[in-house]
Amino acid sequence: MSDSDRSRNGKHIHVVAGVIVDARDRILLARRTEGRDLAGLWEFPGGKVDPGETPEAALVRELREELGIEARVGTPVIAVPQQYPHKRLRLDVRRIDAWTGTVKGLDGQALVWVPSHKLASYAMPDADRPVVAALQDPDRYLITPEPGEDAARWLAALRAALDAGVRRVQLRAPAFAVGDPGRWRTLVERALAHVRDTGAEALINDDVAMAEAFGIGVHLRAPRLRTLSSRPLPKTQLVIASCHDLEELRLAQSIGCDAAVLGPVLPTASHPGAPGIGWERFVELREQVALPIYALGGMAVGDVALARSHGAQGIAAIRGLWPG
Ligand SMILES: Nc1nc2c([nH]c(=O)n2[C@H]2C[C@H](O)[C@@H](COP(=O)(O)OP(=O)(O)OP(=O)(O)O)O2)c(=O)[nH]1
Repeated sequence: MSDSDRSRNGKHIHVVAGVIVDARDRILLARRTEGRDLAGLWEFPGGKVDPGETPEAALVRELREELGIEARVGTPVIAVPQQYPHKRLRLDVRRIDAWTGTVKGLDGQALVWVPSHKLASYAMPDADRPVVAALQDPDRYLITPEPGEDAARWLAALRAALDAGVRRVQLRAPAFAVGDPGRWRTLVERALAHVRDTGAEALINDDVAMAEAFGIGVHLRAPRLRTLSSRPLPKTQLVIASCHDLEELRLAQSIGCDAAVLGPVLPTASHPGAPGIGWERFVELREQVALPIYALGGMAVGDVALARSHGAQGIAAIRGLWPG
């Protein structure tokens, strides 16, 4: 059976859930009650969309029935396609802009208000891991182009990207790094000053030793990922992996990567001739792991919402996020 055949198994359900935030910026989680699938796990309140119902109407109804509130549904956060052993669902998560009434667990479910940075410490279903990442982590992952001869210009462009709101950067310049490792190290040091200054996060392309030396994250190329059986850095330093198929995604998940980059999704100038896997295939792969995944290949800033609607953490790009 092919991966795509397997991914089509089981009934397909559309679930809507709400991110309800209180005045102290805490998010509401509900505990799934005994006797139901995934019992005991914490979830964002919501439920299945009934036939003929809009997702918004379904969410208003579910929150009224489960919590006793009248909610105003806001913008989409992410829609996560997820394959479970006996079902396949699309978890469509919306922000709740406002509500009236007092939140109560009308089904006998436990409720908890959680500060955003503590969400990851609650046991949740697989589909919720990408949701938590979407709420907390950057939706744009910049990959630097080669600096060429003009390092000052490269640094200025990096700074402009950071000033434009990019908060996660992979410092990548394989030709430059091989050509002059000493100069690359100096350039990385200077780049890191800008990254720290703007409160962003940096990862270095494929060089675990350099990541350790600078105390930053590492972005694993697929060939290196394939040699690993455990996470190469502590939890305090990011580990993201480049993946192209289900085997690599599963490996990235099993060694405890924080996220993966999957692509090319669309044709891209950096890989001329490669057609791209397309969004449908992206979804088929996305739903078989619980990792947050950035979509790579032909992506521009305007594609973040589209990427999120296919369950991506956001976009990863060189050209699409590099100024000028
Ligand atoms: N409401 C909600 N459901 C979630 C989340 N994450 C997640 O995997 N789910 C799954 C669990 C359920 O399979 C489905 C929601 O269906 P439901 O809660 O209305 O249905 P249910 O458990 O009564 O019925 P069943 O799925 O056990 O047949 O979505 C989440 O954050 N919120």
